[in-house]
Amino acid sequence: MFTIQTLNKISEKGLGLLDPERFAVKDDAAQPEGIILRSHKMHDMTLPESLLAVARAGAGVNNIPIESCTDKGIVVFNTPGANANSVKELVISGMLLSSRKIVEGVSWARNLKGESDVEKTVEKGKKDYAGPEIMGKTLGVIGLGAIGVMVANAAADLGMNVLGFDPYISVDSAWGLSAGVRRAKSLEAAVAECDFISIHVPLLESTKGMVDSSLISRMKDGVRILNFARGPLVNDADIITALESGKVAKYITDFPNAELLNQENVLPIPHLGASTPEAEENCAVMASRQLADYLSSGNIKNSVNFPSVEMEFSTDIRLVILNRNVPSMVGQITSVLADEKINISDMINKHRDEVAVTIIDVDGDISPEGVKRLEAIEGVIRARVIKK
Ligand SMILES: NC(=O)c1ccc[n+]([C@@H]2O[C@H](COP(=O)([O-])OP(=O)(O)OC[C@H]3O[C@@H](n4cnc5c(N)ncnc54)[C@H](O)[C@@H]3O)[C@@H](O)[C@H]2O)c1
Ligand SMILES: O=C(O)[C@H](O)COP(=O)(O)O
Repeated sequence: MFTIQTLNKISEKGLGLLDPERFAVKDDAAQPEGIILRSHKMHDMTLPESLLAVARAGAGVNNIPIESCTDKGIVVFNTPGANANSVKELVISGMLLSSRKIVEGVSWARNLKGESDVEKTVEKGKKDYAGPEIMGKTLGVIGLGAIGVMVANAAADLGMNVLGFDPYISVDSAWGLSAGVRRAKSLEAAVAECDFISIHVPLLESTKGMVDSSLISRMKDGVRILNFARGPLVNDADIITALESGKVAKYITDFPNAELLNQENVLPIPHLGASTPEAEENCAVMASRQLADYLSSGNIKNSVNFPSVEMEFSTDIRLVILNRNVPSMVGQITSVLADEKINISDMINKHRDEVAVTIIDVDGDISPEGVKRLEAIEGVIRARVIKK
């Protein structure tokens, strides 16, 4: 039986896939083998010794201490693309809301409650809430992953000129981009001629503060910036200065904070990018499946810190070993098995950057001492036995 702790509310559509005979799902557990979460910050949490895997029902993993997890042999998953459509729809709404003065107009109209001739006042006052269409305007999309590609394609379908920038674009994303999306050669070139700029990169040390006064100075006057990726990608002080001077006309952010709320031209959205039933279900289903698969078979799909690996069971006993990607690991592991007189039926070894995963199906039981010997090999991070 594996204990799965939930650190946020996770859709039942996903949790319901976890067989209750094998998985106990709890929102409070001292020694869980698995964790499922959304945006709960895990950085201050002590990682329990029992923990084997963390599944992020969503895209961003900046709330998870990835390096510590890797060092402790905890596999971290996310759910690429599962909430991308939900974010795309909100980005398109964000462009329309900020361009057409919809929020201001709605709030003005609500305040007419109780007035005697509302129809007449509406017709007289509407001139203050006129705003341009988005068709024919230029959008720059920074980051062309699951969300960026969908945003770029949808904007092109709406008749916008779209420029995309992503120096690390994947082959799948490149194939998925509509032919109408032009490629910008640099970040500066991507933003220079845009009426709207939408950011869709992960929050990393290298992307933190990427929208700062220097980049803003390259933009057109009156640009509208959309941030549905992460708050710290934009330098708050710099965007506030640019909003106050009118250089930036609107900042539409899914990550408001106290300072930004003081700005009239900030459109604050309370992190609703992935808050649709469809996205919540998609993410929960993917996260639950990936977590259950790893705990019960060692197979890994969509991990952010360990390689993908998959092997059908060929016997009833399997060793799953997480190790450093250094020479002679497999030799040392198999020689322990040879000492234990255990026959290997099938095996696979995959690596990614500094780490590797070795799955070995064996014919006989391995003793607890044998597992300890495997764990004692320098470079082995974690070893566990799975019985089918
Ligand atoms: N607001 C929300 O609710 C919400 C929902 C989902 C994701 N997000 C955020 O959006 C981010 C992107 O999500 P995604 O699903 O598209 O992820 P993704 O991994 O599919 O795409 C990210 C893209 O950014 C690119 N990239 C990385 N560094 C870059 C740089 N310096 N310049 C340009 N491009 C760069 C990568 O090559 C990749 O193509 C997530 O990391 C998360 O922080 C927010
Ligand atoms: O990175 C993500 O997937 C989003 O920011 C969604 O976060 P949430 O699951 O807390 O809504």
